[in-house]
Amino acid sequence: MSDPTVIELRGAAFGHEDRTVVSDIDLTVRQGEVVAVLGPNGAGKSTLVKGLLGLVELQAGSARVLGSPIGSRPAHNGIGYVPQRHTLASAVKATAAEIVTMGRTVRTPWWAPWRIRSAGNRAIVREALAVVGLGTLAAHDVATLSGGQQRRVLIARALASRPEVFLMDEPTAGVDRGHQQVLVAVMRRLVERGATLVVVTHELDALADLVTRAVVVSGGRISHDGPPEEIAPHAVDHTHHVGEDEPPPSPVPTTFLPTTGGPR
Ligand SMILES: Nc1ncnc2c1ncn2[C@@H]1O[C@H](COP(=O)(O)OP(=O)(O)OP(=O)(O)O)[C@@H](O)[C@H]1O
Repeated sequence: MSDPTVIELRGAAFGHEDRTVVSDIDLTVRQGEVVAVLGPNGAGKSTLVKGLLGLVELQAGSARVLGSPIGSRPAHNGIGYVPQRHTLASAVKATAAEIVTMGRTVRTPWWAPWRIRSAGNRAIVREALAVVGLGTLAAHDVATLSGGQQRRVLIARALASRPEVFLMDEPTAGVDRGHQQVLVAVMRRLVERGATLVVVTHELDALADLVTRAVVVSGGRISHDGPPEEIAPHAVDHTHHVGEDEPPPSPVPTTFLPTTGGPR
């Protein structure tokens, strides 16, 4: 790649209808970086990632991915997206292999849709499922898989599209420690092959060896941007328990507390 800039946001604001969620975002991500996006619940991390996909409105500034405006076909086709929630996987009647095959849509000419089931694509789908440890579950209905398995199906779908950039929204959430290590190994291999990773996470520890840069989103702005070890411990702590636009939780009423020996 001659220009190593993969993502370029200048004064960008993203939001929904008349509500701006994140603003004044200046962010340049270069090829091969592994950027962790941290911040409390509701800070705007997912909105920022969806903004990069063109799924959320760009309300101010400029935003380019792989040299093209966000939402354009070259920008969109170069991104492998792992969404935060797996509603699609649980709502759709499809096998794991069928979901992963959807990742090949962007590599299939519109005038030859039948090619999505070519022998080459079937091999890519098999490989992607094997890489995330789901080779034996390819023919299983996704609705019958566990939450962590469905998450890995969505990661396999992103792998199958062979993108230059991965946007992963909490890829390790709900995934057991052993499979988290498998995913981290997969992510490391992707970076070695030249991919760029932007990963929203509340579990920086799981990705600590991989992350080259940490961006903290707080109050709808980027409040920190630098090497992960430079992120002040209080800033990372903050990401774990302080809600952004919610009141603090109320004390648990005593009626919710277990009684010792009495009626329940
Ligand atoms: N489709 C939508 N329409 C309107 N507001 C939305 C929509 N999606 C998210 N929001 C709001 O945008 C704000 C930021 O949400 P977002 O999901 O980006 O936060 P987050 O940092 O990813 O949180 P979490 O850590 O809980 O996943 C929240 O107040 C949320 O209610």
